[in-house]
Amino acid sequence: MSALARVGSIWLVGCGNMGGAMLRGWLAQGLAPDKLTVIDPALPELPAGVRSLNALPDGEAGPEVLVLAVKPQLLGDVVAQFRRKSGSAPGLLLSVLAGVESGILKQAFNAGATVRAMPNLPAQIGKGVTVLCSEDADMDRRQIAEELMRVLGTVEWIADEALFHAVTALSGSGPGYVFRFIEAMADAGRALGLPEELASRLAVETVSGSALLASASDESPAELADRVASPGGTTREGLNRLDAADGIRPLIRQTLEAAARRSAELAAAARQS
Ligand SMILES: NC(=O)C1=CN([C@@H]2O[C@H](COP(=O)(O)OP(=O)(O)OC[C@H]3O[C@@H](n4cnc5c(N)ncnc54)[C@H](O)[C@@H]3O)[C@@H](O)[C@H]2O)C=CC1
Ligand SMILES: O=C(O)[C@@H]1CCC=N1
Repeated sequence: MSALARVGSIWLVGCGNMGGAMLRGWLAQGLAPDKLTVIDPALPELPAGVRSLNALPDGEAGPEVLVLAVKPQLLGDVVAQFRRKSGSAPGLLLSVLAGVESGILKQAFNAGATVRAMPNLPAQIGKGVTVLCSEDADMDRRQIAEELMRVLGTVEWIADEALFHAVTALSGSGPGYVFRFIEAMADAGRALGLPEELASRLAVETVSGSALLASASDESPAELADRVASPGGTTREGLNRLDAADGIRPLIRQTLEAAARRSAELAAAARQS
């Protein structure tokens, strides 16, 4: 029996983009809906059997697993509610909040164990990647956290929580950059005369196929790029522009640095609140 199957109650606090993806993934994997309570003031439409609340329940014992998926700036509201209303600490706290460190979460919820997770949006189709980190979870709770996130795609554990800023900047925020890249490719194709919808389809399929190939191939992305670029051909000309001193590498580096900086700012704000 999986560790997750033994869990009796899971509360999901915040059911938007990421919380909603997690909920759908758990149910698709066969998690019993009657184990799940969703707490979200927006009262999103939920699959049958899942308990829906617009606030944490009054005087009810805390769940075995509490999953936090609200915006980091709302953590204070959730903590205040939890302290006011809930009878006991959760056995496991799993948080996907960007920037909020486990020390803060531990202090706030006094959970049996705390696991930080950084998933990403392709989780909505089971193709995400989630990074997990915990200082205090035993094997059983690590297993529960891993099973909860594995339905969303692949899972990686890291030992050093300080790396979460970099992880958030790369894989957490990364889909946003890739979507922007797709948009820019389509815009550039349109500027060269392609019809709008054709340019969009070509851009999406090119990025999707290339990512699948990079994932399936033994060759590095650099080697694969060389396979596309015939000597004296069109791709080399394009790559020369991307590889210029003011090309894609410094831009992407600055992009990740900006996101990592923001993650550190969110962490500092959570420490002060
Ligand atoms: N969207 C993404 O790609 C990723 C998001 N995250 C993290 O996931 C968390 C949620 O982000 P999204 O799902 O994008 O945000 P979202 O805005 O789509 O969802 C947040 C949900 O929280 C609900 N909410 C607001 N106040 C609440 C309260 N007091 N109690 C319970 N629920 C409340 C809102 O109604 C909303 O449905 C953030 O902390 C973010 O850092 C992490 C990785 C990727
Ligand atoms: O933009 C954000 O803050 C969240 C964390 C990573 C992706 N979305």
